[in-house]
Amino acid sequence: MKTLTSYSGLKASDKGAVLALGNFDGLHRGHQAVIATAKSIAKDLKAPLGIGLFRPHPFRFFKPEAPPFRLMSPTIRAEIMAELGVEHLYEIPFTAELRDLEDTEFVEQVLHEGLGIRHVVVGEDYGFGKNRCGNVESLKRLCAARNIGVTAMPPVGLHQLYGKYGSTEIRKALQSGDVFHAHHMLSRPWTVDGTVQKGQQRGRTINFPTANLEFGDLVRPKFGVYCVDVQIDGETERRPAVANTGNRPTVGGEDARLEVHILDFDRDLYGQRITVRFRSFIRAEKKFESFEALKTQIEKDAQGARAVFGLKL
Ligand SMILES: Cc1cc2nc3c(=O)[nH]c(=O)nc-3n(C[C@H](O)[C@H](O)[C@H](O)COP(=O)(O)O)c2cc1C
Ligand SMILES: Nc1ncnc2c1ncn2[C@@H]1O[C@H](COP(=O)(O)OP(=O)(O)O)[C@@H](O)[C@H]1O
Repeated sequence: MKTLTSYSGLKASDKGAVLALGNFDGLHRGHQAVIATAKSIAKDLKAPLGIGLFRPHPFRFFKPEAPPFRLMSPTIRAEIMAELGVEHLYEIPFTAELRDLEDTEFVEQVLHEGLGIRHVVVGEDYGFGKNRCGNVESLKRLCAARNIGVTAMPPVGLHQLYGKYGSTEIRKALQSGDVFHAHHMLSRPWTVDGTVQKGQQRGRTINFPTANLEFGDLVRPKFGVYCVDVQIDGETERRPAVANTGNRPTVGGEDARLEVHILDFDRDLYGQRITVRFRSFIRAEKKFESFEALKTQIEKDAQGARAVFGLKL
């Protein structure tokens, strides 16, 4: 997959894609339906499959102070896009200039002149352009005049019981600790990756060393203890682990962190990239009377996780 970070001055070979257009945060089942449709049209037209998204995310552009909300890191997003067969990733810079383009100008300058796309696939509620003046109807009209095809997809989901698959729905599920529902909507466990950071090194004093990751701009899940699995960069094995997410009130922690204790494992991981997949929720984080009381609870949590993973108790 080739990543292009501008829509102007592209070579002819980088243009002419069938484009799935959106933010694609999470690459959930709804996004996958949009991408699969674009892929089949690309095959028919013998055109490359492209994704168009904005960087920064428009929500972050408009609300720089809003709490972290992303569902995945750009690294994992790129890995999954490549697996889905995406050939061109267009990261369109979301600037004040782009924000102010009318729908007609966006289609002309970005989609037609800039990317030279053949066809665009969006969700049927897609809005774009200055103050969201553009919608699927105007997109169809403006694209038809430029010989660009448009497909608008209805929302995908288990509508009767659970509603549609959506990034907002996944954030809500994670914030309530419902990692099963998030897993279903994403079609894979919710995953956090990053480089292992140094902490206060108290974990090892109670025989529970934890590899620490920062959440950065990722949404905070419900604070508490989870069964997770961990993949260390360069390895294929997924190691069973127990993790805490939160501020660590017992030790007066200030920032939300992800701390992972890998079961039956003893190796230095500082500075290594690890990928942590959330499997099930065990309990909410709480403030203990003493570090000793916390230690007793962590031992129970680890036993609970061992049972879930079918390891010797
Ligand atoms: C399985 C597990 C559960 C945890 N639960 C809590 C908790 O409920 N409340 C809390 O304040 N800290 C909790 N912690 C965080 C510990 O306070 C933290 O890991 C410990 O202070 C060591 O961190 P450090 O080595 O970075 O200092 C938990 C840690 C683990 C591994
Ligand atoms: N089973 C394990 N799970 C997680 N990290 C481990 C494990 N065994 C050793 N480590 C190493 O120990 C470090 C964590 O030790 P800890 O005392 O909690 O220090 P810190 O506060 O810096 O996280 C990890 O970053 C990793 O390098």
